[in-house]
Amino acid sequence: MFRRLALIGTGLIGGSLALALRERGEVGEVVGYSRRLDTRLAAERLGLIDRPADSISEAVAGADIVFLATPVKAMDAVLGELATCLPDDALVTDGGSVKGAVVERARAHLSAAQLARFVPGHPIAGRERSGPEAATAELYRGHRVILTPIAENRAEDVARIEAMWQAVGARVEQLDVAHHDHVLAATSHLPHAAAFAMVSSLARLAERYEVFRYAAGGFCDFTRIASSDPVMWRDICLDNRNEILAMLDHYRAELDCLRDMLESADGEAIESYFAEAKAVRDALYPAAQADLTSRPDTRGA
Ligand SMILES: NC(=O)C1=CN([C@@H]2O[C@H](COP(=O)(O)OP(=O)(O)OC[C@H]3O[C@@H](n4cnc5c(N)ncnc54)[C@H](O)[C@@H]3O)[C@@H](O)[C@H]2O)C=CC1
Ligand SMILES: O=C(O)C(=O)Cc1ccc(O)cc1
Repeated sequence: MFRRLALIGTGLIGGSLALALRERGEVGEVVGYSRRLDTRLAAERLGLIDRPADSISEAVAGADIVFLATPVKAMDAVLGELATCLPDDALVTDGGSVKGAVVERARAHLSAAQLARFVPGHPIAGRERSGPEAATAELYRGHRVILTPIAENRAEDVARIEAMWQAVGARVEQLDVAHHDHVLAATSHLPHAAAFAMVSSLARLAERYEVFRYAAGGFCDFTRIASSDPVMWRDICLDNRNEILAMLDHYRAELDCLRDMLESADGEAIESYFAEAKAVRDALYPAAQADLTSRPDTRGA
């Protein structure tokens, strides 16, 4: 499918794509660049890449596909550098969790011809661990990948990126850039923000050791994602700030509503509030995920 993949960011998301494409024989060679030398060397040692490069220009030389898998704010400098060295025939895509800000960065740095060959994307697959050691060839199997093509893209380039993700077992869909950021603020960014806040609130309790000692499964389910990478999530929060602020306000209103019911010890209201939430989750979540047949109801995204 591709002659040479240039991976910019050789951590969980980039490393997993490289591993999966290599395992399936979909790419001839993978060259990886990450900011830190030890990450590049770890990626080589773990078999994610064939060889490390010492710069972005070295990584992309001779590449026909470039995958950007750094935290979203780092893509500013990466795209700036890429504009000076991208081969004419190379396609570029990314795995960033926010799309509006990444597209803005691409528009700011790339020439018109380069921009046309940049197809933004976002795999809805990942975990709370990061770095090359966390990469697996199966990460994307049975998961959705959202592409957010821009007006400048050619249909055949979008189709090639779609085929790349399908080759690693993903189900590809398309959303408008702004709509992606609106929906993902609800489904991914709010839960992560809430998990970080929940753990922070418990960590400030005097009895915090006991809280963690006697934690039940529900605590783990709700807070696993608070172990996610702080730099990555700082960038996501800042890049999708307005959408996340709106979702936080919406969520806070529900917490206030629950608090009022509890304060007035209104058992009937609490029960019907919980029953409504349970009914919605029981019905909607499995139905909305039914096309992803390999996915059980509960596990990491
Ligand atoms: N972790 C997750 O579950 C998911 C993450 N994403 C997105 O994928 C992207 C990568 O995330 P992960 O792979 O989890 O992170 P990671 O921390 O595992 O890997 C990021 C890599 O980027 C490198 N890097 C950082 N700044 C750089 C720079 N200026 N130039 C070159 N390399 C640089 C780091 O050295 C590291 O190797 C992020 O944009 C994130 O929002 C998308 C879906 C899921
Ligand atoms: O660890 C989890 O459960 C996740 O939700 C991973 C994740 C993190 C960021 C994304 O943009 C998409 C998926």
